[in-house]
Amino acid sequence: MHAFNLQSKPLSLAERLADLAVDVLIDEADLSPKPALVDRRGNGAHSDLHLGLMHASALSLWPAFKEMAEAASQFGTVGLPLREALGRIGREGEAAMLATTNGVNTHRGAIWALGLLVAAAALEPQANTAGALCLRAARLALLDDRYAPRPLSHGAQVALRYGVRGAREEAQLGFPAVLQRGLPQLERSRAQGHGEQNARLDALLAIMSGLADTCVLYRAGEEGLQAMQQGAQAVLDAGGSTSLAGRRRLHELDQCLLALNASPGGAADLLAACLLIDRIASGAAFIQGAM
Ligand SMILES: CC(C)(COP(=O)(O)OP(=O)(O)OC[C@H]1O[C@@H](n2cnc3c(N)ncnc32)[C@H](O)[C@@H]1O)[C@@H](O)C(=O)NCCC(=O)NCCS
Ligand SMILES: Nc1ncnc2c1ncn2[C@@H]1O[C@H](COP(=O)(O)OP(=O)(O)OP(=O)(O)O)[C@@H](O)[C@H]1O
Repeated sequence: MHAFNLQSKPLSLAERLADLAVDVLIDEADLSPKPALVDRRGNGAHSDLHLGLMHASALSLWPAFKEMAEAASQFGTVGLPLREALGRIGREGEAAMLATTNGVNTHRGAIWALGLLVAAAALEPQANTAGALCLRAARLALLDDRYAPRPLSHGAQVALRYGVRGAREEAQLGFPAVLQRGLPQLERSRAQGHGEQNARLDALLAIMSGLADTCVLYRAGEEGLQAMQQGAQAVLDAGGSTSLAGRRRLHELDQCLLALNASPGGAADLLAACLLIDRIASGAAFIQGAM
């Protein structure tokens, strides 16, 4: 199994969904200039990450995303058997990621969010509006996987200290940061003719402006979180990433988050989720001969 589909036969729905999930991870990584995140310019606030590693990590996840979509088609309904299959495949995906990156966490949050979304998309391929897709993903996330290990992860430590539940809760609530902030901003910026890269940057900023990002809380506490949320809102208020004033604010935000070592990794994962939902809802999983 590999990430490159060079065969001429039509792709299955699961393969097409896996392609889309890997595509959005690569698009998220390449998008520049993202504040304090890995991008085409450099490694942001991460001493252990770089763009090539993010690409390799994204490609290593293709088999896991395909398997998650296949499991959804096979089980056919939201329930504990599917939830626990997804948990097992997600852990295998994480092992493949860590083997590829030599133990560096590049995409843990993304496996969770995108995994739920590809499974939700495969469950009812004909009913994938953004809202329906997120609701189905939330119903999966609300089920408790009895076999999930409970490590004292960075997210778990932040939950104990600040009372926020990060990636898990965001999915269980049906991705409000995407549905209420990221996606509407993406659509608004596109409609205003801002160009696709600027629209994606604006969507990231909209997500950052309200998210309790556990990566930021772990690294820089409440001061860092406030700097991220207020700084992102300031860019949007100044006209977003298309305007000169907005670009100046974006540069200030980058410098400020770098000084605080505060990288908004959770927001980056949710931008990838936003791009995936946008593509699935627009029917991209069903073109190019998918069956
Ligand atoms: C659910 C997860 C992300 C729990 O993570 P936890 O809260 O313990 O924190 P951890 O520090 O390990 O990872 C958090 C990740 O979430 C992202 N994140 C941070 N804050 C947020 C937020 N507010 N919203 C969304 N994502 C966020 C970060 O990028 C980070 O990579 C995951 O690690 C997990 O336990 N997965 C279970 C495996 C499984 O069932 N997989 C099924 C796949 S469908
Ligand atoms: N372009 C990106 N640049 C940096 N991080 C990203 C990017 N895209 C997504 N992320 C997410 O950010 C997370 C990395 O954040 P962070 O380094 O804080 O994680 P960690 O391994 O929990 O912490 P630490 O590196 O402090 O030990 C990854 O899990 C990944 O999901």
